[in-house]
Amino acid sequence: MDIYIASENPAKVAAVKQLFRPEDHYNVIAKPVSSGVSAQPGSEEETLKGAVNRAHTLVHQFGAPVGIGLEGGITELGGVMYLCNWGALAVESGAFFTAGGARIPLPDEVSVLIKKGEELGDVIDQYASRSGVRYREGTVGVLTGGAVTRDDMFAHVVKLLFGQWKRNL
Ligand SMILES: O=P(O)(O)OP(=O)(O)OP(=O)(O)OC[C@H]1O[C@@H](n2cnc3c(O)ncnc32)[C@H](O)[C@@H]1O
Ligand SMILES: [Mg+2]
Repeated sequence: MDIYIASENPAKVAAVKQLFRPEDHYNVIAKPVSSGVSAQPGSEEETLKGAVNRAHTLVHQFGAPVGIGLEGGITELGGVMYLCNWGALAVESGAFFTAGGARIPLPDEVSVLIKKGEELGDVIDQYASRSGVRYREGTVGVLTGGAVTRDDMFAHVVKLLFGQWKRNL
């Protein structure tokens, strides 16, 4: 069965491949599609919407039997800016599931720059003195010293989606 993931970001593709394995007859296909929300989603709601839009586009525009959308964003809780993450899984039958991922507070020096309009992906590279953090360990990897990486975090979201889908088959 073909499982589409709505991104070529290696961290997202790896998260899906962790669960959907060839030995279980799953074939993972990376197909980047638009999230339909801002490049830097600014709330839980907008981040969720990006994940849902991506999953729906795969199924309804690209004929995917199963489409998975994963989206990272930022949100404010109690005056603190957090990284947040959402996922959605859509099936051609019309069934559709969502699940949230980890949230972790952003350091003040990061959130100050985001409030000025910069993208987290760029700011976290400067903060960590690295390049391409979003394709590798992610912000969550930087802020946990590698204890939880972006693909691990999204793999948990994919598990939450997979479990709901299987239970409803
Ligand atoms: O190619 P796509 O799938 O779009 O992958 P992306 O890395 O751009 O990831 P998202 O669109 O899901 O994330 C939206 C923005 O939020 C930022 N972002 C979210 N999570 C991040 C993380 O863990 N590390 C670095 N940047 C992150 C980054 O600036 C993204 O442009
Ligand atoms: Mg993006």
